[in-house]
Amino acid sequence: MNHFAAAPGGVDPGDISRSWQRCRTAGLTPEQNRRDDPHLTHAERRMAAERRATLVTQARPVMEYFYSQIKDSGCVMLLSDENGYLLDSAGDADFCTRAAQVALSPGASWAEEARGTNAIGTALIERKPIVVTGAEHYLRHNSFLACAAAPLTEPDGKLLGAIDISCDARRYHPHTFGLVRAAAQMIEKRIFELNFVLQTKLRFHMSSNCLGSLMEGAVAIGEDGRILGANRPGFAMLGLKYEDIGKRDICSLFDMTIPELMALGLRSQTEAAGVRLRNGELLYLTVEQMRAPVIRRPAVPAADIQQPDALAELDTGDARVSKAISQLRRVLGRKVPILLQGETGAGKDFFAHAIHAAGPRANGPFVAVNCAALPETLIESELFGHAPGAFTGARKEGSPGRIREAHGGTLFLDEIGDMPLAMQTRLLRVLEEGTVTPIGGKPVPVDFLLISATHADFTARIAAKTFRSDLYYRLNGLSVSLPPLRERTDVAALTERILAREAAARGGRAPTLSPELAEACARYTWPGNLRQLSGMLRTACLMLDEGEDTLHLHHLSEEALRELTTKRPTTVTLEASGATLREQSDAMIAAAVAEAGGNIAAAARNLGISRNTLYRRLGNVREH
Ligand SMILES: Nc1ncnc2c1ncn2[C@@H]1O[C@H](COP(=O)(O)OP(=O)(O)OP(=O)(O)O)[C@@H](O)[C@H]1O
Repeated sequence: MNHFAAAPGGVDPGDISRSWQRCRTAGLTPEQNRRDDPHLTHAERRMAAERRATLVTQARPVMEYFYSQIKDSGCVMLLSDENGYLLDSAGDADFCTRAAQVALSPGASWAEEARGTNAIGTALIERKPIVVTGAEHYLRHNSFLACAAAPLTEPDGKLLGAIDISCDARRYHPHTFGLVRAAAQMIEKRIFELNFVLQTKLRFHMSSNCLGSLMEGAVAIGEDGRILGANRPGFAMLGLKYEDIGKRDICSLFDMTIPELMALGLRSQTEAAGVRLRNGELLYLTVEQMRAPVIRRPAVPAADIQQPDALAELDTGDARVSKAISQLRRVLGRKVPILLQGETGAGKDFFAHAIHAAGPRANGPFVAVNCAALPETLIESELFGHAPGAFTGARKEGSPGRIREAHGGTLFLDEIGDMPLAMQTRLLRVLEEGTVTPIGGKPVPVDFLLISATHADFTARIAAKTFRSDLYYRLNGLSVSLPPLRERTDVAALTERILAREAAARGGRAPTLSPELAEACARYTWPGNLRQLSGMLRTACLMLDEGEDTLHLHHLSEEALRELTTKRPTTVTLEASGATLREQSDAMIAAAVAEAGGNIAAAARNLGISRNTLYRRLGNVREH
């Protein structure tokens, strides 16, 4: 039979002949016995899956989704690591004999050197999508199969593994090749996003309609403009090579300075900008700003630079914050649960991101869940996941749940004080047993760093039996209190840092504050904390005229000006009275609503919190 006549469109027959040549050179024979097929032991399999935990957790929902599309066509979907060992499968290999089923189950090796020409092994060597059907398989006993596989790479080009769809050779459909490539792109996209939560990302395509789709190119860049990683379409559209990662400057592709790019980013929030590559190609581009604050320092010789990490970036000189940071550093890398406490807007979310980014799990996922924002009916399946069709309304393909998505990284449970009691019990079990059980599914081992945050007063909640004390002790490996802005001694340094970040985004120089504005900021009590300060500064910066580099009181919005120049004795009185954090913040909310004449939108703006948060908090205030 002419092997290559069967090669489907889009596949290079040269791939198969090169592979056969490699098999001959390696001394494999087509008659080789199935008993020689390598297979990992149970323990080795577990280790292989743990080593590639992010790949497995990110690929799983994609595999379930794609498998649900091809369920009735007698196919099995397989995930392998970069050595060709199968890590996971979706579907039943009931189209083949039991002996062959073993070869398609986790633990089996499909490395080309062991199993001859096959889609997974050959795709891993050729580093491109491959189809191998029937007698194209080098080993005769595999000729009942038709397989399509695509390699999976990290954003820096490192090989992670391969995704494959296999079926009986007589039932192969050419669309399978397209499906497997789309699945690979979707998995790589998820891994790209996880790797670069905090970094600035450019998203682009030749057609603006393709932005936001699987075809969209994406590249992540560092503060200095170096390219940190890209997705597969990104590599192709920008003509990048793997060797460029970590070395090449984004400006060398677009002929633009970093401030120009950032300014473009600000504009591109409403509409994609058309930008030409140096080779003349037009791309439509959007820029997503990094979340961590950026400080641009004057150029210093590289050897003198002590690379600050994400936590150091948050240390602006307040003694309580510095102490919190040094305590956090001592537990970085250990699996000590961290509990962040502080008023709304005090920077708990910022800290959680920085702890993740400064620790050894920085390359793993950062999964944030706001326990107060999820309706009680959804929180269980959102957090713990569910098996396919576990309940009416469940996603057909099932869902791994947010806890499993955090495997290998950090789970950030914001507003944990608002978690319903039943969920607290389930969460406690996850923390005690190290496994998560999806609704209608079996327990799955999980490993993550837990950071939780709250503005709630736990003592009162535990006394009122709305929060489990045993869970509180589990969450509280290290408890860190972030001071409210009015108590911080570094308001000026913080202001400078926020302005520097804004300037980097706009592409200009950071303005300074006039003495009157600086004094008003220092006197003010900041009920909305850092959120309010940064919101106020951001708006004021937009009021600067061309060439102006000092922010004055007249650059503030009318409301901000009134706030800053009006005395706010409420806090002082309460602090002196020894009220709890919760009582203080409830009183502040009530005062702000009264001050705004009952106008919730205005009160929320003054407090620097969202309207939804204010409505929720008002519910609590009225309950008290
Ligand atoms: N260290 C910081 N430097 C500059 N800006 C900051 C810093 N920390 C927080 N901010 C600003 O304050 C906003 C609110 O911060 P963050 O979301 O971390 O607060 P939070 O305590 O988690 O609030 P909430 O309890 O309402 O969720 C951020 O979006 C950012 O604009």
